[in-house]
Amino acid sequence: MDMFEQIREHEQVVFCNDEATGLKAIIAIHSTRLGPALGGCRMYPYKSVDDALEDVLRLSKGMTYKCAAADVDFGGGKAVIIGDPTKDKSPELFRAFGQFVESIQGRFYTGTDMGTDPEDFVHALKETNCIVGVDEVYGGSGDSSVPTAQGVIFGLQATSKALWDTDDLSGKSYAIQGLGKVGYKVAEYLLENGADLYVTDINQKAIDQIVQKAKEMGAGIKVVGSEEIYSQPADIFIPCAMGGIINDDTIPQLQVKAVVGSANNQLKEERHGHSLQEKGILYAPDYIVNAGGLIQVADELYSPNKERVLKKTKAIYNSLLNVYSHAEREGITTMEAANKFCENRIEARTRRNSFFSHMKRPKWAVRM
Ligand SMILES: NC(=O)C1=CN([C@@H]2O[C@H](COP(=O)(O)OP(=O)(O)OC[C@H]3O[C@@H](n4cnc5c(N)ncnc54)[C@H](O)[C@@H]3O)[C@@H](O)[C@H]2O)C=CC1
Ligand SMILES: O=C(O)CCC(=O)C(=O)O
Repeated sequence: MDMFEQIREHEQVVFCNDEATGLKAIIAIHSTRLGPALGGCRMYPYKSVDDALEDVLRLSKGMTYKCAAADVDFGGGKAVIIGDPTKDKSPELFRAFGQFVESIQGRFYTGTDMGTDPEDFVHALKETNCIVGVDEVYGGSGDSSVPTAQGVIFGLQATSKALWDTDDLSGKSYAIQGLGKVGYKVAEYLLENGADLYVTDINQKAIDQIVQKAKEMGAGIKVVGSEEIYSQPADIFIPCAMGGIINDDTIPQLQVKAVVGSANNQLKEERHGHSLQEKGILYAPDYIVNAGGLIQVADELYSPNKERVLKKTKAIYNSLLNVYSHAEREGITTMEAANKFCENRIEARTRRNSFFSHMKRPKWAVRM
């Protein structure tokens, strides 16, 4: 496909190559209509550059919607590093990445995502200030997976309210895919709150950790294989690993009543939202549920305040209930309802920005 055709919805795509450190990264800026682009950096051993490009384009577009839904004045962007996070990381590689981010001159801010940790970005921070989500001791707001996991829990409560008229998550069973930074925290919360779990991860260490935790608490947990997670007789499926996992192969296997998780881009294609609806499975649009991390890092760029972050993260509960009722009223999928809401908000915000604003005057024209 023609490259410009492929990136036609995006403002800018930057390929970053540094032979000395082995860095191969792509930064995609989908939209800066609401503000500078903001989105984490994923590290993954993509099979091809095409796969990496497709992922970063989809992820960055999702960030535009996520920013609009969470009502933060940032745009959509994302970065991917092609490499194995268990083998290919080095301080130099992240410093080189930081230099590339700096070269974009403030149009793109980034931090952790799947395969990267706050510590990685301490190296990048030596080269650019456009880094978010590092520990407080380095001037950041701390691990953004904490509010992301909180947001998933608010999303589970809202979904439980819609399905069973209660916020109480106890006494139900949940199938969790991925026990990393977000998935583990959600799993731990559910175990502590009297739920039964089916879990899977490709990392044995992550499994051992949650099984040990469940044992200590005498809670119910069953470990299943990567492919078996879809067919477990749980009440809710919680995807917290890769995207594209709701697809033609997995939908027929699902026995759950709802899908609520942190993974970005869970629906392989938009039509899979319809397939879930036809099967009577309630789908919580991913970018609404997993906005907690974004809310924290966006707040960090003003003046960080944990209470404000929690308040905005809590709003995920009502946003989701609104999306569910809007979708039901209009006879559309929950993803269509969420997209419509975000597109309207972006239009409204942009219209507002066309009014005269003192800030929009060129610096030289402002009388000091
Ligand atoms: N960390 C954050 O604050 C946010 C994360 N997300 C999304 O949530 C998802 C999880 O993110 P993190 O927990 O930060 O990533 P992570 O890298 O810490 O954890 C992902 C886990 O999934 C496992 N995994 C990978 N492939 C798997 C497979 N096929 N089957 C089962 N397990 C598999 C990994 O071994 C790892 O334990 C990603 O899609 C990410 O983009 C979205 C918003 C914010
Ligand atoms: O968590 C972050 O550091 C930024 C937000 C993000 O990338 C995401 O929500 O996917």
